[in-house]
Amino acid sequence: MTINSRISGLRDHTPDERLALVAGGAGLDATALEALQPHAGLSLAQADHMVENVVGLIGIPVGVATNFTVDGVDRLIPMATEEPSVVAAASNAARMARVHGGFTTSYTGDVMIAQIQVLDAVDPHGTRFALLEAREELLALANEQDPVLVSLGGGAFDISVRVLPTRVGAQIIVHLHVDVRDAMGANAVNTMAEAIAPRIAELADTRTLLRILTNKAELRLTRARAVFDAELLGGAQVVSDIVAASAFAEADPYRAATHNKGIMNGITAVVLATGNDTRAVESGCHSHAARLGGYSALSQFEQDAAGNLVGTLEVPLAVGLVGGATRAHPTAQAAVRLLGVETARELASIVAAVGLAQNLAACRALAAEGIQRGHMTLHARTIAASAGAEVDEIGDVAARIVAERRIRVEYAREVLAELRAEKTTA
Ligand SMILES: CC(C)(COP(=O)([O-])OP(=O)([O-])OC[C@H]1O[C@@H](n2cnc3c(N)ncnc32)[C@H](O)[C@@H]1OP(=O)([O-])[O-])[C@@H](O)C(=O)NCCC(=O)NCCSC(=O)C[C@@](C)(O)CC(=O)[O-]
Ligand SMILES: NC(=O)C1=CN([C@@H]2O[C@H](COP(=O)(O)OP(=O)(O)OC[C@H]3O[C@@H](n4cnc5c(N)ncnc54)[C@H](OP(=O)(O)O)[C@@H]3O)[C@@H](O)[C@H]2O)C=CC1
Repeated sequence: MTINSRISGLRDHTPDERLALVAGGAGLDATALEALQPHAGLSLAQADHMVENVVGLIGIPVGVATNFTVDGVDRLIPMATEEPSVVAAASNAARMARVHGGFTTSYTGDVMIAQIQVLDAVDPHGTRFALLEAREELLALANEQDPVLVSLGGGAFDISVRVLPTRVGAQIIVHLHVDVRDAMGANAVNTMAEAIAPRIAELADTRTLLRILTNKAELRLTRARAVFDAELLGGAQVVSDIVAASAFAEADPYRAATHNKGIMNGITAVVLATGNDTRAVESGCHSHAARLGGYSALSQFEQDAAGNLVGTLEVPLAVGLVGGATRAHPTAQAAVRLLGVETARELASIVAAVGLAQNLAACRALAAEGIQRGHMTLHARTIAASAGAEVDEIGDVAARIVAERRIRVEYAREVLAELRAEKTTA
């Protein structure tokens, strides 16, 4: 299936027309994406099997980002977000990278880590060595828990053991490294951790306490890189100003938090659209941002020899295609079909590319005209709706408050009242 992600002017169509255009661009039959439509998405009965005490559903818009090429393949990218300008910004940045081949990525593997906490060891260093000596036995015991994963080429393949000083004394922390293939992997590694803990307790001649994965998925890193065109960005001054903005985020945790929020605008939207665990990915990314001691930027921007802007982003991405809501939620399934991905690695590559694009779009706007022009222009529609405008009034109210540069709910209410009065007298 060949995808063409360059669908210019997608914004000028109705949602139904867009769905048909996007399906065509992805080489899919329109019915393959039907679950993206509200009437065909998650039913209350299905939701009732997903979480507890279900009383209803909440709708989140799904937009499609255009212009993306990731590792040489065009991708149309579903993004679930309530925030205006996010989808437009990602598409805009991808357009600026497209002329230089788009995004290229690398991946450290489908590896998740489970932690087993050992308490009250009399001789923590001797116990640590004893546990390491039992490596093969512990790995075999872990792998007995998930023959399916092992048959797919995955499974537990390593352990490491640390003595951790804490305020209640030394603890021993065992890490079990598991190749989880195309799963997010939480359930698989938690099952293994619980299964090997009793044997660890025996070997340590004491007791274990917590047995749970870590969301600091440092063995499941995705790296994305792209060259953004200097001319499309607005020229040499904008390029060097984005570099200065990036240096600010690397050096200052206050700025880094907002810079990384911009990255998560993109990452969380794709993670949510594909039914993956947004909290797991977010805690992983923020722990990675703090890996060097202080909290810092997850990305860097530099100028290359030709004067273009090079963006790089490294993030742990525990996302999967089997298990969790990805398989159970019909809309998530449609999102995966639209992406055309077959492995967790491909999905992670796209998620990282969107994070980098999102970050570049925000940094470019901030370093050039400021965030408000583009963002507030699109946000005006939300303001109009908050002011009470009906669906057929939102466009007119938004256009007027943007033209008059007074994008505020109070003013939108005034405009709405005027428009309604004009209609009544007409
Ligand atoms: C908003 C734009 C894109 C306008 O930018 P523009 O230059 O006015 O856009 P344009 O009309 O020239 O269109 C350029 C391309 O952008 C896309 N595009 C443009 N408009 C639309 C639209 N309505 N619907 C769909 N796509 C749109 C589209 O791809 C289009 O090309 P085409 O494919 O059509 O040939 C630009 O100003 C921008 O990128 N701004 C950044 C907005 C942003 O980052 N929003 C995130 C929310 S703010 C935040 O939460 C994070 C932050 C900022 O705090 C993070 C940080 O501090 O780092
Ligand atoms: N801290 C956290 O982040 C936590 C997250 N969670 C939740 O866990 C869920 C994800 O769990 P996860 O373990 O991914 O899902 P599942 O346990 O549902 O799916 C993984 C299982 O699917 C089977 N499988 C079939 N095909 C494949 C394949 N190609 N690659 C890998 N496995 C395959 C495997 O074996 P088999 O068929 O034998 O099962 C594997 O163990 C999410 O909903 C998340 O919210 C849960 C606890 C904590």
